[in-house]
Parts: sequence; C-alpha cells; structure tokens
Amino acid sequence: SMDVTGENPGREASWKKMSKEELEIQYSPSGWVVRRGAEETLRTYSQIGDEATKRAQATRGSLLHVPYGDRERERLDIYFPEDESEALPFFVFFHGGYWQSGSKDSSAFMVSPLTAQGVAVVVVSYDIAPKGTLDQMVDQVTQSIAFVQKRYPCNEGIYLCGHSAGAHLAAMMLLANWTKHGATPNLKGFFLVSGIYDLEPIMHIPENEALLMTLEDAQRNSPQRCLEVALTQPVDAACPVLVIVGQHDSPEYHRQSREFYQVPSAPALRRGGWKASFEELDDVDHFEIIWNLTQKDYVLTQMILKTIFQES
Ligand SMILES: Nc1ccccc1C(=O)C[C@H](N)C(=O)O
Repeated sequence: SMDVTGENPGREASWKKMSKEELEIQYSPSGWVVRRGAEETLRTYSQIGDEATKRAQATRGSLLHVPYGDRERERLDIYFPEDESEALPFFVFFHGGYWQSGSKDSSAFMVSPLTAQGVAVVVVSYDIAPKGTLDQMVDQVTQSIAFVQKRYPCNEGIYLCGHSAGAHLAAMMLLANWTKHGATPNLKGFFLVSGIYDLEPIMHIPENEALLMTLEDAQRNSPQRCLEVALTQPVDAACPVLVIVGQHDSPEYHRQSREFYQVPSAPALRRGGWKASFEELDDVDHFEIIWNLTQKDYVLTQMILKTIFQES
C-alpha cells in the first residue's frame, strides 16, 4: 500500500492526517512538559545551559571561539580533561532550538562529567535561521567535524551528539560527503537525542516561516528519507547509533525516533547497516533529557561514557 504521495510503500504518513493545529501542538516540545510550565521550562533550559558553560570555562582547560570556517558563526569551543593530550576521545555536541535559536555559548551541558572521565568536549555554533539555511547548517556541521579530525588526527574516536534540531544535523552526518571536506573523521558513535529526522511535517508549522523550506529542501535534508534510498552503507557497521527520546516528548517525536531507529532494516541497508539502538528515557521531557547531562550519574551521561569506553 502507498500513502497519499505514492511514497514510502508500506508505511503510512500518519502526520498527514493531522490538522495544522494538531501538528503545531505535536511539534511544540515545551507544550508537553510535566514538572513545570512551558515558559519556566524554557527559562530553566537556558539558565542551566548558561551556568554549565560559565562553569566549564572557569574550571576546564579550553580553546574558545575557534574558527572552523570563515563565517562569523563558524566557531567552536573545545574543553579538555586534566590530561590535555591530543590522543583523546572527542565528543562533539550540536545544540537544538528548531534551527533558529541557541548557540555554543549556552550549550556546554555535558562538559564537567565528560571531561572528568578523560573525554574532550567540542561545542559547535552554526548559522541558525533566518541567516542560515538547512543546507548551510548541514554543510557547516560537516565542516566542523572535518576540522576536529584535521586538528586532532591522533584522536581516539569522534562521537557526535545532537539534541532536537542538533540531532537532525548529527544524523545528516551519516550521509556526509567527507571527501569534499578533505578529511574522513574517525567516527565511533552517534547519540541522537529527541531529534527530528523527517523534516516534511516541519514545513506545515509556524517555525518554517524562518526556515523557508520547500518540499525539495525538506526532502534533501531528511536523513530518514535519504537513508531509506541510500545505495551504500553510510558508516562503519560497528559504529553505534543510539536513538534516544524522552518519555515526555510528544507522540510525533516518539514516532520520528522510532522510525529513524528502524532505518537500518530498510531494504538497501539490511546487509551491513549500523548498530542502531533505541532508548526511551524515563520521566524526562524534551529539555530535562539534555540538561541532565550536567549530572555524572544521569542515565544518559552513563550511557555515553559506557559507549565511549566500550564497557558492556
Ligand atoms: N526544541 C528546542 C530545543 C532547545 C530550545 C528550544 C526548543 C524548542 O523547541 C522551543 C519551542 N519553541 C517550544 O516552545 O517548544
């Protein structure tokens, strides 16, 4: 069976049956929080991000505002563990904010617990909308990772993590053309947290007024869609890809994550694929799931450390 567009045989695009109002609700993460109001949650999110970043800069060795390209926003911050050797695992983080808010300057949530365990953390800024387009953001993220590989060729693995819109950008790296960027990164793992992998529904919500995505833009930048038709295995089959969603993320966010997790079983990828796993984290919303990374004992912090250090 086919859906109304004649695409994705066998899978119904359930969101296409939703009204504009319902789609807007489904894609408003702050509307689904349970412990605080929406406003207070957004305020707390930026407050915790600001504080974690200030603390990281005050307590860790760092290189701040390092240019990875010529544009103003093509800057990243690198935070080091006590051992400032260059043979370290590098954890590279892409912030969320619907591709139109946020920056590296308030997104260093995970620096304390990861650097304490010997992991270097890189927090990346990119040109958010309306200045940047989706294509530019994807290109900038690619460039930032190639930069880390070139600057630290002795790295013990580059681990990509993105939250929300940042998880989309990280997921696009499964399809990146590295030869164009002059370095193939030593990618060892992906942590995709509360992400969006099919951008088509986003065309129909108010956020698209800044993004100005056409159907072609949305499809070209949808890792879900691009991977389903990919002809080659995207990354090393041993590379773990963790698709993670919070219990209190909306049903559409849950659907997006579950379907993306199932991509490796798409016909073209069935042989090979990558090591995908799916985690729904208990009792957290779209924002707590990432701000909890300030805590060394949080289940996601531990999952990241176990993946990097290969314990089972
Ligand atoms: N996903 C995010 C990640 C980080 C910061 C904000 C968002 C939002 O989605 C804000 C949206 N305007 C909301 O009210 O839910």
